[in-house]
Amino acid sequence: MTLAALVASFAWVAGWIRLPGASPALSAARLIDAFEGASGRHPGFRRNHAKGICVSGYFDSNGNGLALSRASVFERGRTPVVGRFSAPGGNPSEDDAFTTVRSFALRFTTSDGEQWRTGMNSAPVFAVRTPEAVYEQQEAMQRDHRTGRADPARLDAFFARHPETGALRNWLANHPPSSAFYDASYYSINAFRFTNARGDTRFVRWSVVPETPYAPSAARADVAHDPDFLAHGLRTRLQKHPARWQLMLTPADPGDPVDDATRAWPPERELHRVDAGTLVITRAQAQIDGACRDINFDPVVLPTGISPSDDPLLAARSAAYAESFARRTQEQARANVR
Ligand code: HEM
Repeated sequence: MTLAALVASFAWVAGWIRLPGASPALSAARLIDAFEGASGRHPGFRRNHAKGICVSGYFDSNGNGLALSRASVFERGRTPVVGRFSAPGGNPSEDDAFTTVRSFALRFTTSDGEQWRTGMNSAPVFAVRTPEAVYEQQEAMQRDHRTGRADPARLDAFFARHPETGALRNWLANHPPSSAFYDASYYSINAFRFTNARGDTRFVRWSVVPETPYAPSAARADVAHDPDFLAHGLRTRLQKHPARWQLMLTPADPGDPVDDATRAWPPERELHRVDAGTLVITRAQAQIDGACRDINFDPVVLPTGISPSDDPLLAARSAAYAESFARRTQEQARANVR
């Protein structure tokens, strides 16, 4: 991570920077308050993606990624990973049948001490382009104190004000949720700047593509009666075999949007994607005491050779995850001294 990006994200966390166009100043604390308003407060849990399961394994790099980035994780060899599968939303007891998106966070730690942290979703685009719109969306999802539910009319009005949300909604309408955590593809969505050893720079979005063929969740018999079928399915699968994905790096062409997470790149870009190696997940652990619990999968913690793009979501994600991390770890600490 560059020093400038680090300083900018810390400044944003502290609420020192007024976001362009946001009035009054949108701070990480206000954003996280809005997430709490939409999902209720669940002390000790992540304020978004609250329900999840820790995993670990390794990445076997084949060396091809070095064409795009000089990051040591792309040198041929093995790097350990700690990760977490989850679903968006702040309710840690949500029934898996109600979740349409799956998520996968990873932390790669190379032997030279560098880290690459990423949080990916199973849809290739995000609902909105800016942190202000994320805030507005959470406001539209605030629960009514009497009914305990959001008002669908407020959400419809939000969608009408934000036609860019149509890309994600269309994608979801045409791609039923996967039957498992291990048969989904996951996407970085945000673009990042990759620099190789020659100093060549390209913008890249990455994805992980599963070895297990995708099947829709409707194909599973246990979905209807097991609200935790995703975690249970993963544990059962890992008792038999590890789960594998290929890590794909897709470079942008000049003119492709690299600061707008609502816009996909043309499908032809996938013809030039680089297969950087195999991600293997071998073990799952409950999040209450697993290795992922105290990790903040901050997407701007990046190794030398990868840096953030100008996508406005990235600095906001970094700041909001830090605020969520601070709240949940303080609550855990208080619970432990009681
Ligand atoms: C401004 C936009 C966003 C905000 C405010 C936001 C907010 C959050 C928060 C508060 C958390 C919990 C962090 C923690 O306590 O550790 C979280 C987790 C997560 N977010 Fe976001 N998010 C945003 C955009 C995105 C995007 C674009 C993606 C997909 C590329 C994404 C994927 C994830 C994933 C996978 C996790 C779970 C990480 C884990 O397992 O710890 N988020 N998000």
